Amino acid sequence: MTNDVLIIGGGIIGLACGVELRLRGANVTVLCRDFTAAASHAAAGMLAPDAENIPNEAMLDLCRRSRNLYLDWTQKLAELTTGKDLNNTGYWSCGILAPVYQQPKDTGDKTAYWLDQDAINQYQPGLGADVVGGWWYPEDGQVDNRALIKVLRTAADSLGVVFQDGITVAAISQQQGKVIGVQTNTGLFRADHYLLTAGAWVNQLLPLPVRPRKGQMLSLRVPDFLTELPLTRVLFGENIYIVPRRNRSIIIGATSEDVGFTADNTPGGIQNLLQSAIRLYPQLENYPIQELWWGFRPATPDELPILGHSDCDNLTFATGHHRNGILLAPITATLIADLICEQKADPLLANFHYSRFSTVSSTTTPMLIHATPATNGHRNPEISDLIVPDSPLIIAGKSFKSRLMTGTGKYRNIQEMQQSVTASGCQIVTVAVRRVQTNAPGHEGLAEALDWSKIWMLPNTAGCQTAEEAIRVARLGREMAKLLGQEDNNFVKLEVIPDAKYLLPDPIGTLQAAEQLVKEGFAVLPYINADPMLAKRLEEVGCATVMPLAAPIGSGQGLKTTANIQIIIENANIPVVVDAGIGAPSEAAEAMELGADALLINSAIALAENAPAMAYAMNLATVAGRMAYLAGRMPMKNYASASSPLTGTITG
Ligand SMILES: Cc1cc2nc3c(=O)[nH]c(=O)nc-3n(C[C@H](O)[C@H](O)[C@H](O)COP(=O)(O)OP(=O)(O)OC[C@H]3O[C@@H](n4cnc5c(N)ncnc54)[C@H](O)[C@@H]3O)c2cc1C
Ligand SMILES: CC(=O)[C@@H](O)[C@H](O)COP(=O)(O)O
Repeated sequence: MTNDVLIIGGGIIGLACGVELRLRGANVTVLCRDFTAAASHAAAGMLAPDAENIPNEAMLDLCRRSRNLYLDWTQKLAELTTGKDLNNTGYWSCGILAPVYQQPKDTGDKTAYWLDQDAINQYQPGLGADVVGGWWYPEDGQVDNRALIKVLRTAADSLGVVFQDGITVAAISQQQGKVIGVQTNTGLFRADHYLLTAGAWVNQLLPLPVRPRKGQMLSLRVPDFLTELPLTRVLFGENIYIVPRRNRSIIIGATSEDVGFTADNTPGGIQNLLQSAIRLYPQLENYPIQELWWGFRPATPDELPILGHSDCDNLTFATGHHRNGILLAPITATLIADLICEQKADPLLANFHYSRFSTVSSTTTPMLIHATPATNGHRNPEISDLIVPDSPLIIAGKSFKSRLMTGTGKYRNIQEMQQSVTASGCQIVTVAVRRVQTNAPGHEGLAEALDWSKIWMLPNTAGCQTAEEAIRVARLGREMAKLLGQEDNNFVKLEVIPDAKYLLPDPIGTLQAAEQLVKEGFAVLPYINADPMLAKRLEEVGCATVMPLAAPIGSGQGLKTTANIQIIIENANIPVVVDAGIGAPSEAAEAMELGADALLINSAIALAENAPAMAYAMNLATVAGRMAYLAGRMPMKNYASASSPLTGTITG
């Protein structure tokens, strides 16, 4: 069976999409590192678009559409699992009551009903004495998310979705704007299409701005002596919610903590929850505690999910659902299946495209337009017609228009460096982590000298002689990029260089360090000698690019490794960036004409008499070389062949 669609991540979003895609005829495999670690098990299961007071209109629309699908969706899942004794998802359109401690100014909300103190106490007896009234959201509800995810998994199994737990996707390999496979701890998986649903961990695979937001939770049990359920509606307070299940559990949540993937419940977290819950509904004080747990919400900076196309034709995103992933599961599955199976993009999806976060990348502009072609003073209006359309340079899922990368070292002063970076048109600048951290001469204030909201930082491990050192410095580099505002930057230019005379990289140390860094979620761009075998091995371990040298660093000797670079390009499924040794624009163009995907040039620019002018020349040369490559060079011949026609000539 071929994998039509491979889903990375088996939480509620991966499973819901898997089931829907299978129902539409696709063969689906779900790879999941740890089913039990999914936020989907940790949630409270509220379906609360109204009570959550969502300010963003598109998000509110998405959430309400999903809530409206819930009844039919859970019934459909129940039918798919009939006879399996698991078909109860605990869906309950119970409404949500939001008690408040202070009288609001305006009680005219159209989606909610205002209840004064008497009325709210009739709706729900036993509320705290200082509750002055509250809102009633009749259309909101809840689902037992743990039951739901079991039902979903059973439905997936019965439909023939292949669910593989314990498989970690380490890297997503790409070639020319397409995903060509995913590297896992058990080998390579391939499919026609890939769907990324890795929740709070997605940033370990691609530089998407999704961070874990920890939530601590606990549950109580309704004491046996109470024959009737004391609570039959969700109570939604300030920083607290109480979700009564029909099975006599009462879920209390949740903290919202920006502490990375720090595990465990804490006394402080649980104390806050209990205090607020008891204030809202005092008799909980005496209920037995059932369970404590925590989970990691996948949070984006604007708290909206990332849904839809990526820069790769065959990779779709469905992640970043933050506090509403349970609610949004059915609509996400529907819209993503429409997109993948029918190429139908619901207009709402435009609001959730990942490019809203992108400062550097663009998905629409062809790459070649970034430098203005020289026109000898004449503006030729047709020139744009001649530009061969090109796809952007994509590295580890991030898209760049410029194919020239530069460095920051060796400049006479910071101003020259700044002007050169601008003139080069580059969008990626590599920075030596060690030199910046130690404020080495010429590197003082360097980190602050560039606008990192426009330039993507490529921290490099220059100065590291061993794999261990390089791994350590790479981790520092990731922190450095974060400190400078690039939260989602997991790129590292890996340099392991034990020899100071030729600055030639150590192939074994580079491979070892690359393997480890890929496992740690880095997008690794290794600097290597132009060795085709090594390039292949690095690709196999999941590197994002390979960066073969043209000649030794800083030598300006030009392309000395042409034959090997040609082989590397021919065999690579990841971008090939020719790095080091380029001395003149003609050599930059030559490397691009060979089919290199990009170049890294530092010394030739920094040491030119007029560095910014040389940077501009390199910019044009990179574009010219790329355009020539796309245009297709004429074949070489052994003998002359006259340019003017041979027929019709006058014979003497
Ligand atoms: C405390 C808490 C309370 C919440 N309450 C609610 C609520 O009341 N209502 C609501 O709608 N939402 C709620 N949420 C939010 C909701 O739980 C999440 O938005 C939702 O579960 C996200 O689902 P997901 O499938 O994207 O991610 P997850 O459920 O986290 O699943 C991701 C899966 O991907 C796997 N994975 C990650 N990386 C890899 C990799 N490299 N290779 C293979 N597999 C990988 C993980 O092991 C995991 O199993 C709550 C969340 C928390 C933490
Ligand atoms: C800055 C950087 O990473 C350099 O080490 C890179 O290899 C470029 O080499 P050149 O300085 O020869 O262009």
